[in-house]
Amino acid sequence: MDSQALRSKQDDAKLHIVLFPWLAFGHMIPYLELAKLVAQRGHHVSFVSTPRNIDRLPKLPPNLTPFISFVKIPLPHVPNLPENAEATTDLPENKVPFLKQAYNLLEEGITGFLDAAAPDWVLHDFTAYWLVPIATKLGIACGFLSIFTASALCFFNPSGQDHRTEPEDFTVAPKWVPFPSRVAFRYFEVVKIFNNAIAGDASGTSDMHRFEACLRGCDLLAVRSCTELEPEWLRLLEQLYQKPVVPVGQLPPILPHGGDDDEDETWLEIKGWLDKQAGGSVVYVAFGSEAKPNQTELTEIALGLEQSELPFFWALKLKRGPCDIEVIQLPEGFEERTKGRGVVCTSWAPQLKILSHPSICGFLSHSGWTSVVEALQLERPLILLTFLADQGLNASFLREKKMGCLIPRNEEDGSFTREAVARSLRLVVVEEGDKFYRDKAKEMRAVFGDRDRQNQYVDTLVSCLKEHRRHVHKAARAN
Ligand SMILES: C[C@@H]1O[C@H](OP(=O)(O)OP(=O)(O)OC[C@H]2O[C@@H](n3ccc(=O)[nH]c3=O)[C@H](O)[C@@H]2O)[C@H](O)[C@H](O)[C@H]1O
Repeated sequence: MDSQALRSKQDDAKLHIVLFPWLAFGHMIPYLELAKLVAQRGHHVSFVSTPRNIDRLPKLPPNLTPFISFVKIPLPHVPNLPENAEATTDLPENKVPFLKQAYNLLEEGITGFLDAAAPDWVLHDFTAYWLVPIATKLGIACGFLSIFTASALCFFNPSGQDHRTEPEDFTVAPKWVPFPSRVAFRYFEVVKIFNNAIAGDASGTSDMHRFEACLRGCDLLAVRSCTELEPEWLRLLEQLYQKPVVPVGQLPPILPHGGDDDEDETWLEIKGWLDKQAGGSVVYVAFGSEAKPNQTELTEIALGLEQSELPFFWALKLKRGPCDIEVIQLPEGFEERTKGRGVVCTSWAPQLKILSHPSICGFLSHSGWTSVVEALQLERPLILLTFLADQGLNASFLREKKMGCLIPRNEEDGSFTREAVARSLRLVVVEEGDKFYRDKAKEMRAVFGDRDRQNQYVDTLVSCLKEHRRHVHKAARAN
């Protein structure tokens, strides 16, 4: 077979790609969206996680099951990790470092799988910074699939010698950002995450180190982003790390359609209440799969919702797993006083179906990027209240792009008032004078909800993965 024929045969050969997300639903859900898009193109995907996480993922469309294999690797137990805790949603924030310790012990299981499966690529998350040398030794190309924005990734240190040592250093744009930007944490946001994310956590390392090791070690950086939203940050990322940076699109989930309602009792009950509300009248309130307000925050949010006099549906996390002993409760009489106008759901809420309902007029969100994507593909304007992780960077980016209204807070301690909550909600969803956020949300649907554009991003990613595979095969033949 001549080289031309061999090359076209290789090009047509389908890829086998392993996806290995961090143990958080805000990561696993977008990874699964990419798995579906790659599978739609006939390529095979092995989605690796722990048994309970895989069992809790949304069901696949039947036509994709031949292309996506779920690989369950039992999570090794480590001291202080609560029983059955396999995702960040299952345990209090202060125990997440033990989940990261256990995640590191998945190394043996995934190495064995990669050695046996010999895939073309493994695309991993920021927590698997230790995977690069293993994949390289096995001759498997390794990519960092970031569900964080390019603007958030640029915040990390390309040189590895971080001059930033104090929380204040993280409240301004880093010196390597050559254009004017206010993408940075607020002081209270840095203080909340400083130990785990920057100084180092119980697992012996810090998220900052994990990110920088991935950014420097990977063969290719695939970013859940798009040039329509942050071209300047994607270009900067490529300059900083001198490697291919491939935006994969925002990975908006396929929106539910009528037939999805039949068997889901929880959704049918929620839908029954939403159907009774006026169109475009209800504020959806949710802070992701991890964030849980403290008692003071919970009280101010609740009384702010009450003062706003707006209908609301609140997906409220009262506990992060069975071992969470920090009790928080709604203010005395709140549910009675708001009965009929508001609902509080303390179990897992079908967020995408709720956001898709025509009664929803806005989203009070924590700025978790997966929720941001889901809201903006549906033109839901954003009111933002951050809690942890990269949410502060996301919120400052959204403010800079005028895509979200941040509830005013004390910069030092992050405190806010019920009046500020009520005022921000009414400003965004009611005030005629300020349709700005509603108009912006309509404009952003074109960026976040354009499926043709999303498909183009995935086609480009697949071409890059094939191109790199050709180089690896050529190198292997040369040896
Ligand atoms: C990416 C990163 O990972 C984390 O994700 P987290 O779960 O907090 O929030 P989302 O990214 O919105 O992801 C949450 C995902 O869970 C879904 N969901 C959540 C709760 C519920 O009751 N029902 C649902 O369907 C929601 O629809 C979304 O798909 C951190 O925030 C981080 O800041 C964020 O940028």
